[in-house]
Amino acid sequence: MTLTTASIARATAPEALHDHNLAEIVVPGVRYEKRPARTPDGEIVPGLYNAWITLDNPAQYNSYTTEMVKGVILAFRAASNARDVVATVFTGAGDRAFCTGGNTKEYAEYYAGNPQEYRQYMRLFNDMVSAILGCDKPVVCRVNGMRIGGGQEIGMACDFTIAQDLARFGQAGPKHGSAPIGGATDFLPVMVGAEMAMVSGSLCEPWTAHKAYRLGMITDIVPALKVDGRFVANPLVITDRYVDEYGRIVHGEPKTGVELAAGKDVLKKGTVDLSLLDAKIEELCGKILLTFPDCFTKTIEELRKPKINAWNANKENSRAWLALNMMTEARAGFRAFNEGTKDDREIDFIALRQALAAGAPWTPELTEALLPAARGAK
Ligand SMILES: CC(C)(COP(=O)(O)OP(=O)(O)OC[C@H]1O[C@@H](n2cnc3c(N)ncnc32)[C@H](O)[C@@H]1OP(=O)(O)O)[C@@H](O)C(=O)NCCC(=O)NCCSC(=O)C1=CCCCC1=O
Repeated sequence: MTLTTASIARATAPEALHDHNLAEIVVPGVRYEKRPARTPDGEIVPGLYNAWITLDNPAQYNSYTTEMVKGVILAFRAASNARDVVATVFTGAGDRAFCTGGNTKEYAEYYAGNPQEYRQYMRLFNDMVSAILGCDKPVVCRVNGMRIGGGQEIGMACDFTIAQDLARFGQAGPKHGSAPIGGATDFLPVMVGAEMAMVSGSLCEPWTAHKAYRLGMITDIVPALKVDGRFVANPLVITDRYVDEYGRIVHGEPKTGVELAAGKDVLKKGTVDLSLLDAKIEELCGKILLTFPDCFTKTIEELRKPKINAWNANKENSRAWLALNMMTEARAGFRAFNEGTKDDREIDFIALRQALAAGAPWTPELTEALLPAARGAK
């Protein structure tokens, strides 16, 4: 009889395999599916898969609710344990957002003013980030749209990121009442250097996909806008020149003025098509397939260490600080976003700074006075 790897496996593998998962993943808002693995030539590989984990809350830009955080943890454990899974793809539903972080409605209506509840939530959030960083399979973030706030944090916890080029990347916390200490302050300096980490982490001005790519935050980008049947680069972003007349880098910066207006016209004419994104994801997973599994895993475990070490050093303190912050700035900021209108959903930062400069404590009245509803009543 000819010995093949398949016949050897049949003869030597245990008759029944143990299930190492903690629980079934039955959580609305999180999809877990195994899709056939493919070779770099696109051939389906029998018996091998990539695990796709999809945040499925597009009406709220795939922000994660408490229940969804639990689902993501279980999904990463499932992908990690699945013997037949080569790589994990982490993505969001639709083409608008990968994820815009914690669910601001839940933050404003449940957690605001309730630090002990938020502390429990943050245990789950921390476990979600750790589950990504500890996944036994390489994790590829498929950025189908904007990656903001905690969405950017769980995205940066992944090993690779491929983005469609209409996506934007950045933090929201310092504008909405939080600090990006759910991973961003740990990962950003490692990924883009201290100076650019400072800019991205603190100012809440999202970077374009081209800029994130240029600065080494993400692995690759693909065009997603199709105009008259042809893919074009994000028309809102400068991609046709590298420097301005003074030698400053402008590639990847948002267009302004007349150029921006023209870009918006192109955007309106086009449709979003994520087929190139999917092809790139399959290409990367195909490259991973053609490696030794244990050597690959050991390599990524070592390369994750700068991120993991920073994360582990800070995550418990961050959790405690964020819980207490739900009594003060988060309480005001997330309520302002939740209760305000699209044009007016931030607190009055100057009034807050002035009140604090005068020594005012954080009373419930101060919170109310900072909210959009109080405008005009000052
Ligand atoms: C800048 C935005 C991401 C996008 O703005 P814009 O393009 O103008 O779209 P919107 O009209 O605002 O959004 C479309 C609808 O989605 C809803 N939405 C968006 N994000 C969230 C969210 N995070 N939670 C709930 N709902 C969301 C939005 O309300 C719209 O709904 P509607 O019914 O009006 O159509 C902008 O949306 C934005 O800034 N979003 C909030 C970003 C944010 O603050 N995220 C939380 C950051 S903090 C965080 O994530 C943390 C993680 C763990 C550690 C601690 C922590 O703080």
